[in-house]
Amino acid sequence: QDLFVAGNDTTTSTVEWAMAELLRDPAKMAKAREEAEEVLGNVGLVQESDILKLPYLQAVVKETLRLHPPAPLLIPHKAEADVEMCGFTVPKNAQILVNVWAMGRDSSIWPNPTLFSPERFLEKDIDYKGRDFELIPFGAGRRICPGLPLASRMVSFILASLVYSFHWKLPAETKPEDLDMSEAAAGSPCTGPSPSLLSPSPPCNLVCIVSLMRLCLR
Ligand code: HEM
Repeated sequence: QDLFVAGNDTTTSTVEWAMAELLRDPAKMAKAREEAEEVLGNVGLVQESDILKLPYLQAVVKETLRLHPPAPLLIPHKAEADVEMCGFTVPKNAQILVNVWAMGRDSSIWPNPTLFSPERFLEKDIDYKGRDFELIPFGAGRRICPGLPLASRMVSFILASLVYSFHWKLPAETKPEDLDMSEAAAGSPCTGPSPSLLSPSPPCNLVCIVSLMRLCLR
């Protein structure tokens, strides 16, 4: 059950945020679709093996995880010993929360940080696999998310299928700026239909984190 919680909401919220960002920006939606059409042609359905051939789509996934990490504070960690860091001492046994949400919006790392721009990842060779510390939505090191390989495939595959198989646009009466992009709890806990397209949120995901903590404590 905990695996289900750890793997379910994280993945679906990433797909939902990606779709919301693309719907808000028809040019980026078109770019993702054109890439898929160009690379895949008229194959009917996307195959998992196609994912690596879609660099723009991969960039969309990275940009989504930068701006909307499903676990904004990762899972709480504990210092095993006193650690000196940037002039501060983190005492042994201190609980450490890594604010990846803030890191993703730090202007000293990311130019124009609140802008959804997958293009920034076409220019930079940065990945979320735990080696580039500016982008660690799955954590890093020994306790990095064990579901990363599965999640990475699932999110890319679902997103590619949605973009390739359907034409998406907002209803005529809805302007992009009307789309509610605020992060708020979407039902309880981490479930329930969202009134809008969007469901991920720090409060909701904190519930997931608590579930993950239970898993860790076993
Ligand atoms: C976009 C999707 C996902 C994201 C962003 C994500 C993120 C995370 C993060 C940040 C952690 C804590 C890492 C740390 O604190 O160092 C974690 C832990 C974990 N994740 Fe994921 N996850 C995702 C999908 C999945 C999937 C699909 C599964 C399994 C099917 C999964 C299973 C787990 C488990 C079992 C842990 C706890 C590991 C431990 O206690 O050491 N996750 N995940």
